[in-house]
Amino acid sequence: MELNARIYVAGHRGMVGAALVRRLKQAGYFNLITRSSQELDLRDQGAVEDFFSLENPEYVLLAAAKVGGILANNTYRADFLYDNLMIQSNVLRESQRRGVKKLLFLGSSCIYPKMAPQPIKEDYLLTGPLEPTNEPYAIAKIAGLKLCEAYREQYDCNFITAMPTNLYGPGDNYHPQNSHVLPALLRRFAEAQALGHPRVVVWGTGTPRREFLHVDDLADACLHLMLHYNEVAPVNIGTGRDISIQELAELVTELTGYLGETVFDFSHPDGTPRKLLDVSRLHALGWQHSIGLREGIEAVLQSEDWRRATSASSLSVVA
Ligand SMILES: NC(=O)C1=CN([C@@H]2O[C@H](COP(=O)(O)OP(=O)(O)OC[C@H]3O[C@@H](n4cnc5c(N)ncnc54)[C@H](OP(=O)(O)O)[C@@H]3O)[C@@H](O)[C@H]2O)C=CC1
Ligand SMILES: C[C@H]1O[C@H](OP(=O)(O)OP(=O)(O)OC[C@H]2O[C@@H](n3cnc4c(=O)[nH]c(N)nc43)[C@H](O)[C@@H]2O)[C@@H](O)[C@@H](O)C1=O
Repeated sequence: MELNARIYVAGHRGMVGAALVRRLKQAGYFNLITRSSQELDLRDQGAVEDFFSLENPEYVLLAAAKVGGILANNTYRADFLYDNLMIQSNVLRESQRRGVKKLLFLGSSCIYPKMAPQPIKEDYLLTGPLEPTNEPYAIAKIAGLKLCEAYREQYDCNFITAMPTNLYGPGDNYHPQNSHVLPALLRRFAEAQALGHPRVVVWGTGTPRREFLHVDDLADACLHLMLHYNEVAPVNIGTGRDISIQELAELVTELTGYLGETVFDFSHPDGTPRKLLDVSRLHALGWQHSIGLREGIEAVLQSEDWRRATSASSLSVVA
């Protein structure tokens, strides 16, 4: 990928897309093509055709998607399936038709079976039933992965696929209901600390285990794959370490300085009991993460982004 290559980063206003833009610029790439969803709705096939014909990107990083935590996935089931199928189908088809040199598709660790052996190898795909709370999203992501595979087989397209674990970092979504667990807990515990709330509620039993990767590490791994990987097989992207939701709540309690009680609300679903990725394929390609979880959360809490994201709420008290 030459430094003057025309690179389309789809979803550049999102957490991952923004991190990809930062990383690419840092590496010296300057010909980046971006559009917000208002400027270009990727669900609209005609609009995507016009955009590709106008911009003619040589490389595509597909980080545009309908994304959310366990509750959003379970509530907006049709939107998670439809939007993601449309976005990825339009972008992949047009990338094939326009002769894009290489494309990176981002899936998710939720594509693997709910009860997959741990750590989860890429080969465990389609070996068992999915977790029901995010089945529509997972089905869309599996379809995206398979479409990349099929374009490679039929048309010789260099489309590669990466399966990131749960991510966090600058640009995260701090919505109280629709976000993922880490931003949700950061917000709830910081708010409780600032306002002197005696109790914080954490959803589920606290026993599920999750792996968390800083989005700057993810962006670095994506660039590494764009430069060094050209195979059909998906590549897991993670740290290879996990933590229970209870342990995560304890860490967030400590880092936000919250002094009250934590209670678990068993009426919320736990989702997948454990999602720890096997990252040996990624390590064999010469990449390892560099930002630890404690260090990554501390950086978030000290960032301008956290201050901005929380300044519109009562959290401004602690900003
Ligand atoms: N966050 C996580 O924990 C994980 C994320 N991933 C994957 O990484 C990718 C990016 O996720 P993340 O950055 O967290 O998500 P965000 O919600 O932060 O960003 C999603 C981006 O997609 C764009 N988008 C959504 N719908 C459309 C549309 N109809 N047309 C055009 N653009 C659209 C949005 O554009 P705009 O802002 O302009 O509206 C937004 O910039 C996704 O593929 C996701 O599945 C994988 C594993 C974990
Ligand atoms: C990235 C990944 O993200 C989603 O899967 P998930 O890993 O289950 O995501 P989550 O971060 O929302 O929850 C993790 C765990 O944490 C518990 N939990 C506690 N308290 C809160 C809380 O306040 N908010 C949330 N969201 N979860 C909470 C929650 O009950 C669950 O046990 C999928 O959308 C999937 O599609 C996907 O790709």
